[in-house]
Amino acid sequence: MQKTVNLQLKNLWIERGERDLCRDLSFSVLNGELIRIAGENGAGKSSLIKAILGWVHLEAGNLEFNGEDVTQHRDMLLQCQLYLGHTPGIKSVFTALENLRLYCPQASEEALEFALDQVQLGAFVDTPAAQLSAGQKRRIALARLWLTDKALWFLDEPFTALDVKGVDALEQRMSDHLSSGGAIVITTHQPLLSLAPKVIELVA
Ligand SMILES: Nc1ncnc2c1ncn2[C@@H]1O[C@H](COP(=O)(O)OP(=O)(O)OP(=O)(O)O)[C@@H](O)[C@H]1O
Repeated sequence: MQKTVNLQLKNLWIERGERDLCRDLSFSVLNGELIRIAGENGAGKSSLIKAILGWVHLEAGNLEFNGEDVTQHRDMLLQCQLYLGHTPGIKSVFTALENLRLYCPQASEEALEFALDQVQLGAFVDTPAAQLSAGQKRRIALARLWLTDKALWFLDEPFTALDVKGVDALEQRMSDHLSSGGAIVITTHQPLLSLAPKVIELVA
């Protein structure tokens, strides 16, 4: 598994719906760094992450990951990253454990249960997701963060619908990941001051 993270973004221009979301945006993401993408609703935070990952068109700019042009070698970036999107992507008919197994098929039963325990879902392992709250479904998605060995995380509004305990658990997991040399790009309205983020502010 590739552990080096050196993502260089230079002069990015993203346009959506005939509106510039950013022009000449440049920043880097290195091992141990937390990048918080901030801005009002509609400013383009989710679009920026999707453009980095190749799911939204980039009008102009350069993207390099570990010295390789991402537009030519996107596989290397995709293999090293974990993306958690806006919606938890949970299937209602499956239990919490079955949902997590879908995303982490290699993980042992014990590891899956440990991860669900970390997000306070230990008592809901066998509960169908249809019977869980929005915050609990979000926690199933977040449990992947306790199972992954990917170095670079892209987290789009991961705190949505979480209570205080959920926020604390996620912040601790993020802190551990950064301490062990991982890197995180996150969109959130939480300031995350204790994690000392580099802030990229998009203007709506
Ligand atoms: N699938 C799409 N097709 C066209 N335009 C889109 C699409 N999704 C979003 N947009 C537009 O792109 C702009 C940025 O949206 P985006 O979701 O990136 O913003 P955001 O900052 O993440 O917002 P929020 O804080 O509400 O999640 C908005 O003007 C939005 O209308």
